[in-house]
Amino acid sequence: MPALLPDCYHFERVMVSFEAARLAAMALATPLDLRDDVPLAHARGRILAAPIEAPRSLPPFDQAAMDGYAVHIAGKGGVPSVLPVTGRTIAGDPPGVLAPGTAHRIMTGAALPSGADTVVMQEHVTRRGDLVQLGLDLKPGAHIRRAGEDVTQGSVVLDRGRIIGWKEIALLGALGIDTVAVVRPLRITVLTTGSELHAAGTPLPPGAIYDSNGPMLAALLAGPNIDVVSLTFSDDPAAITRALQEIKETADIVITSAGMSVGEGDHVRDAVLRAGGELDVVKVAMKPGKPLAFGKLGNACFVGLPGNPQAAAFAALAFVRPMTRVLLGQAPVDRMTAEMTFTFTHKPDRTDLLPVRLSVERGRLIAHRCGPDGSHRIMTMACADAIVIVPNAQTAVEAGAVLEVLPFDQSHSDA
Ligand SMILES: Nc1nc2c(c(=O)[nH]1)N[C@H]1C(S)=C(S)[C@@H](COP(=O)(O)OP(=O)(O)OC[C@H]3O[C@@H](n4cnc5c(N)ncnc54)[C@H](O)[C@@H]3O)O[C@H]1N2
Ligand code: MOO
Repeated sequence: MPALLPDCYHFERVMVSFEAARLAAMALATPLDLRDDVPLAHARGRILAAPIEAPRSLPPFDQAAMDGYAVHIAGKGGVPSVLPVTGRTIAGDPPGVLAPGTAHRIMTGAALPSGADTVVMQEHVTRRGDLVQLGLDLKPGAHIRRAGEDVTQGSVVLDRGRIIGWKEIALLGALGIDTVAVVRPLRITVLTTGSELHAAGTPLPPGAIYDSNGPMLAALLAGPNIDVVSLTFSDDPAAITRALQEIKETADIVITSAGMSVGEGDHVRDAVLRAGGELDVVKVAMKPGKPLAFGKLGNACFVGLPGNPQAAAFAALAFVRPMTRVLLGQAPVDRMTAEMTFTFTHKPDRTDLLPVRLSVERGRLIAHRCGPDGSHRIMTMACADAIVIVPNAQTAVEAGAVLEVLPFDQSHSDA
């Protein structure tokens, strides 16, 4: 989609479909490919910037899986049932040697002595002084963890793009890796605009409101791989333009909230153009969130969100979250669907995003409508945990219809 030029700019006429806007948002984002080296202790939640090849095998050596006695029984048609105990290895000792015709005391995790091929559990023997009497049903090769049976040296154990969680930390720790190359955190600057906005904790003059979009967007987007800086400006075009000029030098994504509509205090799209940016999308056929813009501001991606809280949040979920995944080099999240429990009709040629509560019933994901309607309503949003996307082609939704849902939290896949 070519960038719109300022001199052919008709904000009120240029409207794209929700799906076209989704594609345009993704096309704006290209993977950052910048990395940091972090100690393993600080790697939780970060994204691997390069695949990990095992520097050693796991287990690193043949070892006992049980406390007992190491013996050699292969090819002998059985061993004498009573053997002298001639050696002892506990976990951490260097590997010993099994003297022929003897048993070697061994503990779980200890290196198998050379010459041994079986570990007999101590519960299955009778110990008398320096002699041990073995039971009858000996299983050759039993109770040995073989070197490399879990991980082979040189194999790729974790792919690039993997989020490092507790199990990845276990694997890296076992391999002795203390520093990992991870993707550099994404830098998002959220600029809330509006002369009515005041910060929580400060006195509120008549006609003013507290800024909830700033804290909301920071909380919605920030994570182990995303740093968010929040700023607030009144509806002052020159100040917003100057701020955008500065922010574009340091941010990977610049997000504005409000000032996107046609009111006299709505200056954000003009400010983006004056700050040297270009806009690919200026209006989307969706509700809420119609006054929405995307484009480039220097090297940064620009997203102009509408001011109404539901419109800002839902557009951030639908467009900004997927963009952050592309920038961080992560695969897109598979689209999820749920079964509707309500009926709904809307205007043709418009996509609706509805707040819903999800539940799992008899193994199926079910979406329950949350209300009352109104993109200014924060309480309705607070009662929901997902949005359902009612596509423009579907003017009437019947109960039982299966539609795409975007959960507010994606803990299994979040960057
Ligand atoms: N004549 C028209 N008026 C409006 C249209 C339209 O097409 N024609 N669109 C409506 C829709 S839809 C939306 S959404 C809003 C979007 O407006 P803006 O992006 O210009 O935002 P504002 O007008 O500045 O604010 C809208 C609303 O949101 C509140 N707000 C703004 N910032 C915050 C914040 N940080 N925290 C909490 N609440 C915020 C603001 O006070 C307003 O109530 O325009 C409609 N109007
Ligand atoms: O985005 Mo506005 O809030 O569609 O209603």
